Amino acid sequence: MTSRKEDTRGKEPIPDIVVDPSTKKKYRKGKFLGKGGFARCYELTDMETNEIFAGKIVSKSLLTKPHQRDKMSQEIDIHRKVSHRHIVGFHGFFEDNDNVYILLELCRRRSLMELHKRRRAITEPECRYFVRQVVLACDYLHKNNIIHRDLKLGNLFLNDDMEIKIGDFGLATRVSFNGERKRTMCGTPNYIAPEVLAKKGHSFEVDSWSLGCIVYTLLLGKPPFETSCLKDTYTRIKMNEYHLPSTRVSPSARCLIKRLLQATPASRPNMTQILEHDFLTSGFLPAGLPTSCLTMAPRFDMLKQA
Ligand SMILES: CC[C@@H]1C(=O)N(C)c2cnc(-c3ccc[nH]3)nc2N1C1CCCC1
Repeated sequence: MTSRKEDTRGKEPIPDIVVDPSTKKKYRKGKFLGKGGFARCYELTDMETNEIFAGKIVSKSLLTKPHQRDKMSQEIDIHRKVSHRHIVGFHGFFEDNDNVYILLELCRRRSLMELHKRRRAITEPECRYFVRQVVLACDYLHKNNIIHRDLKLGNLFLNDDMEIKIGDFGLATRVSFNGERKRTMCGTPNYIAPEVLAKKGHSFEVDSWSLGCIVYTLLLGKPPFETSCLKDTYTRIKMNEYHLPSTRVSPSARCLIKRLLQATPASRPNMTQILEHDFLTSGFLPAGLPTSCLTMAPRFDMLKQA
């Protein structure tokens, strides 16, 4: 495991022991986990219970403008109120003079991004296994009137049991009334939907679009609209230009990708419909995956078959 070096230039160093002023709980700062947006992320160990969390730590000196503070509070407000097996656990938040601290579920196998970088295209049973868990969590979010809006491999975390945990509610939003179309989004999602680029108002369907990009990337080994420059990528998204080879991808996977990447939002299946789609219902669904999948394709005849 490459040890990550933290870049502390221009920011107050984070103390080795942080205290939650309201609960007086003490947390020992551990391994640097990496950077996520404004945040410097570390393991934080509760010194009473020895439970280890993934600490998202944001220096207040970076939260100068009101809308940056509002974004941070909205992320916290949404994430703290959700609870689902396949959503990252939210274990609290507090602030001191220098930083805001968010305590999140530690996902020791990092995310599908690291798996993708190591494996490139994965097998259909593995894709079925991961995608089903993402859809179950997304169905829960949508039923609670929350749109995630930034579903991407790097936000699909993995715990030691190779279970998916959706994280990073930094772009998430609440739908206040039925039929509400969101007009704005502060920040750029990775798998951005055409209606967001066209500023035509968007809603839950953007998560179906992102899921289509995720299924495509997992099975084909690269994103559907990727080019060497962002402008060209956006043009291809607006033109709905992507290549879907007839080999290498099963008919049910092709069908699901084509339906999720429909230009018209209303033509995309919602999360409940995706759960009933052929790709997820017919085809071998592993009961679990070994951690060896992080580095090499599994041989399913060796795994206990459901
Ligand atoms: C804390 C931020 C983010 C995150 O949201 N979670 C849930 C997470 C969990 N475990 C981990 C983790 C455990 C072991 C390595 N990383 N990382 C998480 N991250 C990473 C940290 C750096 C970029 C995103």
